[in-house]
Amino acid sequence: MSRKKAVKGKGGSNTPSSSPNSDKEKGKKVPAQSNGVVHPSRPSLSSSGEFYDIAFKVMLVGDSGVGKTCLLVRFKDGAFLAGSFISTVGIDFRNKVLSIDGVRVKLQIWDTAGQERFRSVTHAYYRDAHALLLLYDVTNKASFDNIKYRTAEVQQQQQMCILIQHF
Ligand SMILES: Nc1nc2c(ncn2[C@@H]2O[C@H](COP(=O)(O)OP(=O)(O)OP(=O)(O)O)[C@@H](O)[C@H]2O)c(=O)[nH]1
Repeated sequence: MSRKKAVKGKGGSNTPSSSPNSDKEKGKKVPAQSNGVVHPSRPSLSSSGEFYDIAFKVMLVGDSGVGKTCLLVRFKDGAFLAGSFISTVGIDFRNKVLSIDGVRVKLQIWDTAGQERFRSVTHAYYRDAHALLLLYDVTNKASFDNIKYRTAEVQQQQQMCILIQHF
């Protein structure tokens, strides 16, 4: 399986303003609350053809090589990307619709490049995210130490942060 990664996200715009709220721009009646959570009056249709009731933008954040892409692919497709490590360039995203207590929840999960040289690019996407998943590798102390710097960045945004230990 090819693990080619690209600056542009799959199947959608990759501008920082791209978010679940982008459906509003397509003329749909999708009222949004002040916190950016979308509550459509009727189900919306995701780019993958699945209907959803509510949408959230989630960011995967952490050092290069901590396993962000592998975690996302595992969650989305149930597969593990074994083999040679190809570092993410820029940013990419995948959508997944889950049914939780009868509500169809669309997660738009953004996979950010962990390399320092992409930090200014990826940081621009944090702004309208609902949650940030901060990953570190338990075998790499520096990746844990660096979390606090990344946390300092996101604390300014007042978003939900979840720390994930990757083995
Ligand atoms: N042992 C082990 N290796 C893993 C795990 N998850 C990922 N890896 C390996 O770690 C390497 C990096 O994984 P990626 O998911 O590409 O890392 P990343 O955080 O997306 O890295 P960047 O794209 O550079 O930000 C790959 O060689 C994976 O095979 C895990 O849970 N356990």
